[in-house]
Amino acid sequence: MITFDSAFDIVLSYVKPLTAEVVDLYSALGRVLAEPIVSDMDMPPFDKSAVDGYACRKSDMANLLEVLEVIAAGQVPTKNIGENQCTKIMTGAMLPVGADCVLMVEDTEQVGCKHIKYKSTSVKNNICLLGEDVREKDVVITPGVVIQPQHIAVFAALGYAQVKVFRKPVVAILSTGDELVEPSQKPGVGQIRNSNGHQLVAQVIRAGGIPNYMGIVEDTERATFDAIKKALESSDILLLTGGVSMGDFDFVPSVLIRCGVELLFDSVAVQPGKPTTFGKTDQGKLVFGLPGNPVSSFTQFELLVRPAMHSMMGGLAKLSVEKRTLAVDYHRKRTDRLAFIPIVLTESGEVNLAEYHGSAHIFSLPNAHGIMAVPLGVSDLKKGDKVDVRSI
Ligand SMILES: Nc1nc2c(c(=O)[nH]1)N[C@H]1C(S)=C(S)[C@@H](COP(=O)(O)OP(=O)(O)OC[C@H]3O[C@@H](n4cnc5c(N)ncnc54)[C@H](O)[C@@H]3O)O[C@H]1N2
Ligand code: MOO
Repeated sequence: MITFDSAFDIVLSYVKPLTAEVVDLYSALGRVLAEPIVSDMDMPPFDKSAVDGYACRKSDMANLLEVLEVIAAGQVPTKNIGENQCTKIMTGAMLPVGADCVLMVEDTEQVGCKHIKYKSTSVKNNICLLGEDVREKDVVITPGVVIQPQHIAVFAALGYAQVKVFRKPVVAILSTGDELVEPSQKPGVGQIRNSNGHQLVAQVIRAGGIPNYMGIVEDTERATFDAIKKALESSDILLLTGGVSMGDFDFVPSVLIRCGVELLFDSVAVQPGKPTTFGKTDQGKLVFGLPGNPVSSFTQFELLVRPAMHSMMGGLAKLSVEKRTLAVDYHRKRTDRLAFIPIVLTESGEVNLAEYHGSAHIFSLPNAHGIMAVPLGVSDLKKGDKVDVRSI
């Protein structure tokens, strides 16, 4: 049995970055940028007014000013500003030559039909200077960021109608177990519905991958062998659930070896998820044998598979962990595994334990806000202690 940290490092060490592809702006949302975004122009591209008002010379502010013309955003001024002159200007319009400030319209009064007077004494430029935000050829966004709407705005502003992003990993999903039937079926005696397979499909989508759900595999070596071979043909990652523990029909690890998968670990000091199995093929495809219990499968996907997917797509592998305050005492008997416990947050953001009966308790997670880590060797945590919480 290896520590969770070693398992994490092993998985990450076998991740190979995926190739990049060019997509349009909306399809780029949530993907990881694979090219530097370089500015093709100075921004702003000209000195522009930050307010609606009158552009003039600061030295003339206290004087009666003659209004030369009106400039809307998008128009080019035709008249230069001289002594005691001004131009009415709209927010975002190009500043006329000679002006070095803009008086806000509400701080001025009209004098006759051709002149204005500044009523205030405040001295502010109210000008956005050419290139003050970005210079031509500046690298504005570097590869590796997860693209959000605010990045799309920058792409659009700099003339990128398409951007290069990392390809999404194709993730094949196989559920093993003779006891399983699909959600549309009523389970017979001794059977249950396949929840893991569909949970994993949703987790893969949420993590930015393309799921390839390949159904339920019966618990025979032949069927498992054939299904693994087929699933490996068309995927970057293969996920299996069930069949990784000590039972007579738990032959996923041995069949993986027969399929040419090099197993790198098959037992991790983590709870839930002890029998989590990981290997790789000659072509660098990653294979995870996740435990059959639904909370184990969910948790190990979040802790190991999701970081691997993010890393493949050029993103950050480590998921964010928050330090939060425990609202209750916590005790456990065995301390030989790093434990992840479903938690609910109080209104003040403190950590309470969710109702949780163990890794088969599928109904615990939908009501939980996150999972709290209890380190290896630790049996007791006290109310007020700081704990690591991951959102789920
Ligand atoms: N003698 C031992 N027994 C077990 C050990 C052990 O160390 N020694 N480890 C336990 C732990 S921890 C876990 S976790 C489970 C994992 O076992 P498997 O991965 O082999 O999973 P199965 O035995 O196939 O199934 C376990 C459980 O989960 C249900 N299951 C399976 N697949 C699905 C699915 N797709 N959807 C919903 N539920 C599923 C299955 O019916 C079983 O109830 O092993 C312990 N045993
Ligand atoms: O490690 Mo198992 O996932 O506790 O039930």
